Amino acid sequence: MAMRLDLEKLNIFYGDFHAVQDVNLSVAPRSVTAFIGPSGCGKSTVLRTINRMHEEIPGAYTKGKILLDGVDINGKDVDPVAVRRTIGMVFQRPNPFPTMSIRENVVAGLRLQGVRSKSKLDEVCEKSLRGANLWDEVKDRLDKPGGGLSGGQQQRLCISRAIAVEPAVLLMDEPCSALDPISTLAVEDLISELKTDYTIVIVTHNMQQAARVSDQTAFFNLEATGKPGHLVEINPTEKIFSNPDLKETEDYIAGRFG
Ligand SMILES: Nc1ncnc2c1ncn2[C@@H]1O[C@H](COP(=O)(O)OP(=O)(O)OP(=O)(O)O)[C@@H](O)[C@H]1O
Repeated sequence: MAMRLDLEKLNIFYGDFHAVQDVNLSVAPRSVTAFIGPSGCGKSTVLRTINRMHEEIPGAYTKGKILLDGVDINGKDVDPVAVRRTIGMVFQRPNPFPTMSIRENVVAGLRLQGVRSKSKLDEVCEKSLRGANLWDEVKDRLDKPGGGLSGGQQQRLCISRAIAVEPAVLLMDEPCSALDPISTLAVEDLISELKTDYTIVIVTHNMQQAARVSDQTAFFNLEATGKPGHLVEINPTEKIFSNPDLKETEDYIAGRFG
């Protein structure tokens, strides 16, 4: 199920603005990769190209390749909707459908795919909520609205919704930035468990979080405002935080940046 991801000479544009330059990186199946770097260096932009959401912005386009198990996701015959089903995304702010029940939130993607069998939907609902460590907290109120959960529960509900369609890759854009420390730890534990089934890429501003949850870390930077962001260094997380190859990385990690 989990797949390998390769970005090859990826360049990303918003119209005339060259936002990200020449990114080459690989993400192994069943691993967590953290993207770190200062604001505006293009972390979220890279993430959004990986499930073809970037192209939804008028004038936005990419050059280079994004390969999923060797297949170009921007290939001529590839349907962007199929890509988004294979590569799921969890956003910064939990965004459940607030009036929809917890159960319906989880199975929304399956319903869109045309699954009608109640037993199948119930089975996936339970499995996905268990997978997101939320089942015990909500099993007695599956018919209550998703908007009635706490922020941390809502984010785990969104993770349940993302994994219900069994993606190969899970992209997470600062998934804990709106959560309190306890909920953050719950989501971090969950990320560590999910990597046994998924390939995960997470954008985070929190260095400790990158150090706690990821196997490899990619440090992005930009020379100046208006210049494109680029990948400075990618290495095993332990190395990035203890003995990075480049002084630029060390300075950022040590807070001596800018
Ligand atoms: N929709 C857009 N249209 C035009 N430019 C954009 C758009 N979204 C982002 N950008 C620009 O692309 C560059 C990279 O932005 P991006 O949000 O990817 O950075 P980031 O590293 O994720 O930042 P942050 O850590 O603050 O979230 C920035 O200069 C930003 O202003």
